Amino acid sequence: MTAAAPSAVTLTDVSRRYGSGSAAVTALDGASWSAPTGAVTAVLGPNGAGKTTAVECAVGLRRPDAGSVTVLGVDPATAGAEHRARVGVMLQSGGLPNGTRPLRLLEHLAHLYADPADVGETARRLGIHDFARTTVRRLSGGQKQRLALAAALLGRPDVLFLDEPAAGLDPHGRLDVWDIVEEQRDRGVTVVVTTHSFEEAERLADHLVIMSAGRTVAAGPPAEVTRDAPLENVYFGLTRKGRA
Ligand SMILES: Nc1ncnc2c1ncn2[C@@H]1O[C@H](COP(=O)(O)OP(=O)(O)OP(=O)(O)O)[C@@H](O)[C@H]1O
Repeated sequence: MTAAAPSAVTLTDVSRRYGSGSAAVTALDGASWSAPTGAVTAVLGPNGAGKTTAVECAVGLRRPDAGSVTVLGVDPATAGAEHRARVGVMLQSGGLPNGTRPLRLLEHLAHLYADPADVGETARRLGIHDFARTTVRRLSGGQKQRLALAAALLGRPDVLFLDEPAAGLDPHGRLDVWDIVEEQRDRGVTVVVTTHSFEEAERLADHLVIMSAGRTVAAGPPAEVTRDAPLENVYFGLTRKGRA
């Protein structure tokens, strides 16, 4: 048996609610999972399971109400700029400034890092030159996603969080994303990908996490989680009863 790889990302008993009183929503309800260093971890779970909230806690955008999160050995909520430069993030909400053009934005972002990835090459890998003259406001959903992924890669991160990076992309775009995830992993980057795609999880994941209703219902190497059953079946078996 090989020793388990150390974890670059660890969530321990993390709880997080939104709102208060009768309107409160429990997004994370004691979730625990980790992402092994230099591997791809796929986080699956139904809509509202808490995947995005977990990622937002891991990148320091939200603080847990209870429990702890560690990324590269530190608490992301209080970590400084040096830590943040080591973490790349692509969120579903994008957060791209509307008035700018793709290459100008990437060049601006690249200046924020001491040793950025090459802007032209990153843009080429993601087909961004095809829409380089269009302002962000006018980009299609898939084009915005490609740009957001490029932005996440620019700092040559050690840990990369990708929240549904291939959702809504055309088949070429999906393949580009998968190739990039595999390239990053081959470079030793720890990649955490949230997804609704069994195909994506099966293709990419060295480690699987299944969440349901704010909790972790399965985690481990794919073979351990599925025990040779189709991932789909395992997923439905674990998450169906968690649904309203
Ligand atoms: N900013 C917010 N304010 C209030 N409730 C929120 C907020 N963000 C998320 N929630 C709620 O928290 C729960 C978990 O949401 P989250 O986005 O983390 O789930 P998810 O697993 O990423 O879902 P999806 O697959 O739909 O992206 C949901 O019930 C959601 O409605």
